[in-house]
Amino acid sequence: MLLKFTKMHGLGNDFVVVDAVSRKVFFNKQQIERLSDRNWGIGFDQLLVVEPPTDPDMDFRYRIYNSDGSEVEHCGNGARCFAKFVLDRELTNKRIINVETKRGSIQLRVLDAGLVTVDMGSPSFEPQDLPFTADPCNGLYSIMAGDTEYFMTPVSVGNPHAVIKVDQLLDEEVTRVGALIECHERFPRKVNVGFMQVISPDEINLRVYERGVGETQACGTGACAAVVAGIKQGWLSPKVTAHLRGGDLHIEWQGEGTPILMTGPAEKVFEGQIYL
Ligand SMILES: N[C@H](CCC[C@H](N)C(=O)O)C(=O)O
Repeated sequence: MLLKFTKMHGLGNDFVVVDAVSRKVFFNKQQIERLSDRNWGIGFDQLLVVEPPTDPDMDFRYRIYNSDGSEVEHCGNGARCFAKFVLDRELTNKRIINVETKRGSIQLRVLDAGLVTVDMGSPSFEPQDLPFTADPCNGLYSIMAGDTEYFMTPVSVGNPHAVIKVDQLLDEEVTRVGALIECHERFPRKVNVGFMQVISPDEINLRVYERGVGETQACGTGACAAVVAGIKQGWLSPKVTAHLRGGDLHIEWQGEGTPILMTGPAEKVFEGQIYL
């Protein structure tokens, strides 16, 4: 089967996007792993499959697969690329797009200058929503990574995140500790691990070791998780600029029960086709 795709990225977090509205397409785990391989396939962090909605009130459904083939609930950078994709392909002419995802519905607002604001839904700090098992100590959770104890804030943004506040962002720590916590026994469905350096109440540096991928150039849900964790812990203000390796995201959260708003770019790199 000849598969047509579009290669895109949000701040260097890269995607292969497939139109399954015009023609149904299904992928098995082995196909996704092969396509994601940067030597043997196309190469991507996530595969995004755009489908017709199952809910008549929605415009589309889109499914998200990590490079290891696991299907996940939410992808912030992917949502912005999804919006650009459906407009570029004239699958819609709406600038406010309602989308079904595995975590529920999200709303995308396409702005000028190639920016998209995503209503990411409300976060949850309840461990059972990640899921995560542990006893808190004053709102932080201790976890051992190797022989070192880390204190983190577990946050669900529809997908699970563990946010660790650090004084410095060190390559070795992100890689080693990220891998250890991603697969820690206390996270039965694994977890995305964010390393957050607070510069000021409205500015952070952030690196994310993503579940099912490894460290990426940027993570939209990770930026949302880090900001809401920082606000909950009293370190951050309601509007924050998150500096990721690939660029900046603007995150806003007004507190419990309100949605997180994320604004950032989406770019198309090339179109291609490949035999599955
Ligand atoms: N690795 C994530 C999914 C992609 C998230 C990230 N690419 C984003 O922009 O939010 C997970 O397993 O939950």
